[in-house]
Amino acid sequence: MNRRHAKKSPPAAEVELEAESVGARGDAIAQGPVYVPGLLPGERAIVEVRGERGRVKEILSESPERVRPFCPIHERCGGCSLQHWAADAYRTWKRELVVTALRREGVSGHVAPLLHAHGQGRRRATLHAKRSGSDLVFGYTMRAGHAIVDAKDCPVAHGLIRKSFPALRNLADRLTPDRGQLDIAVTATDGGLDVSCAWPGEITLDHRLTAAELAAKEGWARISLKAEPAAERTRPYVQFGRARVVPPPGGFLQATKAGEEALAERAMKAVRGAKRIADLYAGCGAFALRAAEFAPVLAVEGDPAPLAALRHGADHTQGLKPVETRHRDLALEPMSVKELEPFDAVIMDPPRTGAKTQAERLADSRVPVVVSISCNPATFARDAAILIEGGYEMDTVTPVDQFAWTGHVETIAAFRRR
Ligand SMILES: C[S@@+](CC[C@H](N)C(=O)[O-])C[C@H]1O[C@@H](n2cnc3c(N)ncnc32)[C@H](O)[C@@H]1O
Repeated sequence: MNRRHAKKSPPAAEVELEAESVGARGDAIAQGPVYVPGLLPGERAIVEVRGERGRVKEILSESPERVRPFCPIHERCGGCSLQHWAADAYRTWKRELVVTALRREGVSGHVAPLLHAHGQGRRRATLHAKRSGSDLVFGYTMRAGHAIVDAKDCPVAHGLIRKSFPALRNLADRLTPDRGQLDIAVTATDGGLDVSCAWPGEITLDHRLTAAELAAKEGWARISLKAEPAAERTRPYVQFGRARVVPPPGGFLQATKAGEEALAERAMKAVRGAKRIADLYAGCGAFALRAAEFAPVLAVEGDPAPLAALRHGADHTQGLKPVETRHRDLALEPMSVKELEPFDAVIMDPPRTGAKTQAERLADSRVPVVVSISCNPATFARDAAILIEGGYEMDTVTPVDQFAWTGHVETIAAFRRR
């Protein structure tokens, strides 16, 4: 690292402090503010403080809401941040994230209780591996840092992923280069495990043979190296209603199947009866293909790979209404008021940054129903305020917990023209 540009970390001080609340990322907040992972509201602790970050040295008074985390690496792993909090208190806090975000934008409305949607566990995980001398470190990224925490299991993951941990470590051991990191994205699809590996450097014949050999031995559906399938034993499909879709290697899916079904059920209920539906930020079609069971759908998506998967799914499912797919960057070029005219329902499920410009076009449109789905309460609330300002009324907002024991929450609500 260039010394002149090396950032000096602020000096550490050991202080006694009391946690007042838990912030949106799951860290406790004490006066300062100081963000302290692992503390709960009301707890006093000796904390090593550097700038705004704190590290618990000793808890002096424990909250009655403190419970024993069920994962042995919970304190270090960046995956879950709140396994140490009793379920009821955790659920109240998580719902409150959505309530607070709406309040900040001046949006009032009914927020339903948090919907538990962990189901069979998280179906997507990204594991990392690095060499440290002759040892291999294999696991998840550490909380507040880039280092890897060695993991032997992940109790919040889908059973297919958990069962494959030893084999994935073996794969990592055989593919991880001497320098640089290997990333393995695993997805528990309805057709079996889909494994996708990426690392800096060339793919050799040896890499391909290793990948194919392990996939065959373990019965994985597919294994890809740098997004190119190296072996496909069975189709790693996901079922969206009647349609079967094979997502691209490492492609986006809602975190749990139960979460996707909860969102889809609410979205379909809101748009049922529509004569033409647009699904914006459609991914590989979790909502578009379900909606196409009763109405023609336009699916718009900025990434060509999931859009091709959606297209293939639509083309190979009998009895669907027509599905049009459109590749488009909706941040640069949102659907205009004129383009929105033929639709009487729009579903939008943007990334964390939200859909500000698209919401502005919808606010000027005459589309009767908009379903907004988001993984970020702040941008959900901002976009909700835009729609309401444009004359929509917001139905019940449902927070859906598919990232249990983390600070992430999915939110869905329908908006109807007054
Ligand atoms: C939260 S995912 C939702 C995908 C899908 N609705 C689902 O439930 O599986 C957001 C999707 O928006 C797409 N996306 C992100 N930025 C975009 C943009 N500027 N224009 C169009 N699509 C975008 C991503 O590729 C991703 O597929």
